[in-house]
Amino acid sequence: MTKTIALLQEATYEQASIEIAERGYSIIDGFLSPVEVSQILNTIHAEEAEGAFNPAGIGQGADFQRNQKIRRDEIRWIDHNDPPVSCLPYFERLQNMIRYLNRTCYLGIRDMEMHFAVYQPGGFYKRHLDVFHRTQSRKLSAICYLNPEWTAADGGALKLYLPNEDGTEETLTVLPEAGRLMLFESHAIEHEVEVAHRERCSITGWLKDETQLF
Ligand SMILES: O=C(O)CCC(=O)C(=O)O
Ligand SMILES: [Fe+2]
Repeated sequence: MTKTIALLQEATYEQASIEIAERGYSIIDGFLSPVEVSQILNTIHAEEAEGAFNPAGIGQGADFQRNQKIRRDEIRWIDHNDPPVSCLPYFERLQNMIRYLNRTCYLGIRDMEMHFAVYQPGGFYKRHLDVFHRTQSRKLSAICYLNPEWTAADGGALKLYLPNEDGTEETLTVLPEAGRLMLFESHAIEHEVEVAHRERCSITGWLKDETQLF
């Protein structure tokens, strides 16, 4: 990595760190280049063809029905210690960013969990929070979008519900544009994925402050 790129990255991470501390979220455009995005999409489509994806939030019987009313996307977990080659730039950059955030925000991030997510046309994920009540180890939700030339007409926007101090809330709509990294505090910000009208792909995951033992 040349010094100029390193400095540019440092400036980007500094901005993210300030935004997360001040308002709980940050959007980094161009986190992945168009070529990097298309290589990851090739991996996703090859793995899809092999049947490697599963409907998210699998339950049995009535439970599964209920899940399908809350979310309709397909996922495939990624071993972040041994990711597909096409994902190496993403994980390397993410590690650099985590090092920076740990130094500046004292987030204490020590682990992560990541999966590919594919929403087919009609896919959605209703309003929710990313932490489960039994474990609070998810600190930041990190979603990198992989959708070239996405427009508002394609649906599938991420909608964040941002709480105000006075109990009211504001909403922020984010399009899942290729190369964009979305970071937000997992325990604080409820969000939803609006119905997508075309295939919508991402690497979705969580930066965690401890390794989950069970
Ligand atoms: O893909 C997105 O924009 C958000 C996905 C999400 O909320 C989740 O997987 O928990
Ligand atoms: Fe979520």
